[in-house]
Amino acid sequence: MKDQVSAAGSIPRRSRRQRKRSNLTAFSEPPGSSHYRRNGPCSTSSSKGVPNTGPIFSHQILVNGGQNVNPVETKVDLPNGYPPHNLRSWQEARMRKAEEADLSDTVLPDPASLPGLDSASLRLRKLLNNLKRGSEIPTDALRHNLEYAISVMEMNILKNTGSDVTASDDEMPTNLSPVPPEIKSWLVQTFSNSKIGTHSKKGKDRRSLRSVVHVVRASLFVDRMIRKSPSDRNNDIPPQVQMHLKNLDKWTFDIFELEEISNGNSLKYVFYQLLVKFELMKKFKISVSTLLAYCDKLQRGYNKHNNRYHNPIHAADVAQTLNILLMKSGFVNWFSDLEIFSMIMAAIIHDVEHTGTTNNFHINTRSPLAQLYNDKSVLENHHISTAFRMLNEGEGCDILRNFSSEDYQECRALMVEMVLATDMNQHFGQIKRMNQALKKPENLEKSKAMCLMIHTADINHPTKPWPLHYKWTERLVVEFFEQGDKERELQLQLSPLCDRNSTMVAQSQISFIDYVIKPTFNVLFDLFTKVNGREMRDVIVSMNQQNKEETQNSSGSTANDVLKRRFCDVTSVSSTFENAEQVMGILNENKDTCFLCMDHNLKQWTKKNEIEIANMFLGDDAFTEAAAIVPDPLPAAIYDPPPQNGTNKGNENLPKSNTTTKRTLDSPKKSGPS
Ligand SMILES: Nc1ncnc2c1ncn2[C@@H]1O[C@@H]2COP(=O)(O)O[C@H]2[C@H]1O
Ligand SMILES: [Zn+2]
Repeated sequence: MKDQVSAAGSIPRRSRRQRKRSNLTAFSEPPGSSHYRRNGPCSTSSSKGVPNTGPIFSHQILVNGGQNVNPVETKVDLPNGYPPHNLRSWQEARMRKAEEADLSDTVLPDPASLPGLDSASLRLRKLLNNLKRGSEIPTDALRHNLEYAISVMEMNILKNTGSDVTASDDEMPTNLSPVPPEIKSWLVQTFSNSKIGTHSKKGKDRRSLRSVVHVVRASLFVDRMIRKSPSDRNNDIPPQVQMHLKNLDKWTFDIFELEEISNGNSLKYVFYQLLVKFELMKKFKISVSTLLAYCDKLQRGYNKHNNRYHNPIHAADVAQTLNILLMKSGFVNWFSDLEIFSMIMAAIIHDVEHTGTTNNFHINTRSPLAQLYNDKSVLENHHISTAFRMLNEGEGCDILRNFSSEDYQECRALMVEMVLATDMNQHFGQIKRMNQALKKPENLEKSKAMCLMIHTADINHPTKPWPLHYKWTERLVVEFFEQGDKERELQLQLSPLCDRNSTMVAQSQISFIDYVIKPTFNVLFDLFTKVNGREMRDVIVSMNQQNKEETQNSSGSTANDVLKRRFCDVTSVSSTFENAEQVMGILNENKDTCFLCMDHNLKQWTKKNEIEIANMFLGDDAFTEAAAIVPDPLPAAIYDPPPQNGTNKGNENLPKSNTTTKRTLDSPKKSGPS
């Protein structure tokens, strides 16, 4: 019973009487309903473009799956009503058709497509007929056709088992069958760049950057990871804020509380604190007044549309999470100061002037921004462009003013790359490519690791303690529903998850965690583990050497060249990873906390999902009712992780930074909804 309901995904609200009269199956979407029309065959398929049931000789399949397909071979002549009553006559027709197959033909349909399946079966039939007749079959043709048939079968095995290995560049996971249609279409529309009914471009925009990494400076290693925040010596920060900022390196850091006690200035304090902590103000000669002026602009930009979710608190949260990822992975040692600065900047500015609506909304409403950016990563282009415009607007807010032109170019190129990679339609591709790169460490590109860290920080809240995650989700849902209201007003089709009358919030969160969050954090922790591990060490050292030699011979000043040089710029190289064990201890501790929270959150959503389903029949507002459930207590280990390898001990005894600040940060302006 539950399955039938959840398979419906999005359920129009009905009156109590209507609900009583209808049975559950009435909610399932028939072919031809809005889901099908909107999403094409993907939304109901167990694998890409291949529906589970029903006639499959549609034009769509041929267009979608049959690139370079000979039109004769694309016709799949299943008889009406197949199977079983006229199976024999159909097979006889196949026999005749098989005779027409040319075994020497080398241009064959995509083995993953239906025409491929058709062609392989005809070829096998023809081979068998020839064998039966004793006709000679050239060895080449025999081998070639058998190989083709095998590859067709293997592609079908992969499809049917939902394995994430495909011949195309499409990044969607293939095992979405348990996901309700509306949520499936949301996942497809939002997190992959595969447009329904079209092929994603292959090999598009692949940077030819050599992968690589700095070698760790061992003496700095753990020191940098557990460097104490200087807030306790900063008299210009209100004491309450200072106290709170002491927890900046904790997974359980409460950004909403900071927002409250800082009078709406969480973005400013987090930004400032991170720059001070990593000694970047000093390094890049950024004055406090310039930083404050820029922060004010950013905060105003974030508050322009009064968004419940995409506001300065979200930016502060992403920057704080990035800080944990840097600190707890040892990557803080792997990146140069400029790279760390670029990452913090990217996190801070990544959603500035967000309109509270999605890219698809911009595209569908043909908004000025969509026209300006030609429907490509509309918002992300706007964020990055706005952040640089604000820097250049004068009024003493250009924090990059004292950068050398090389540093400026490098920082800008990195920021652009990272912010564009927060476009969620890059998500599945990004995860897939990182997984592939991790199998071949020499292909690992440092900037891709940075992009993944920012992207992960951007979607971090399902891995935070329930009260935080729940607040974030509530805010996001409010924003989505407001978009839905606008769409209704404009008589547009409502985007997935945007219909306040039917969206199943808990179910969407379960799918989001299962299909988006878990794979993301898994690949991120894999990256951390691999780079810190012995396996990568040799690759890092040898590539570093190679890069060094290349640098000496290189010249040129394009942004790409600058990026290239960036990887080679290692002066003090030590290949000793003597603190590796300690680093891994810290890393694993945080990974445990992250997954503990995620599992706990999943459990809470599962409970709420049951209520949501019940509410569809009782007629109450699902989200509010579900919200009333008392959550399970958080596992104690989330707040008090058991020490591993004595890693936590060092926190108390670290050398203090000398950095001080002259200006007050405490401007009482309220800068965002909370
Ligand atoms: N809990 C969630 N459920 C659904 N979508 C989410 C959730 N958290 C983040 N997102 C989406 O992920 C996106 C990441 O980039 P943005 O911050 O621009 O906008 C975010 C939301 O659209
Ligand atoms: Zn964001």
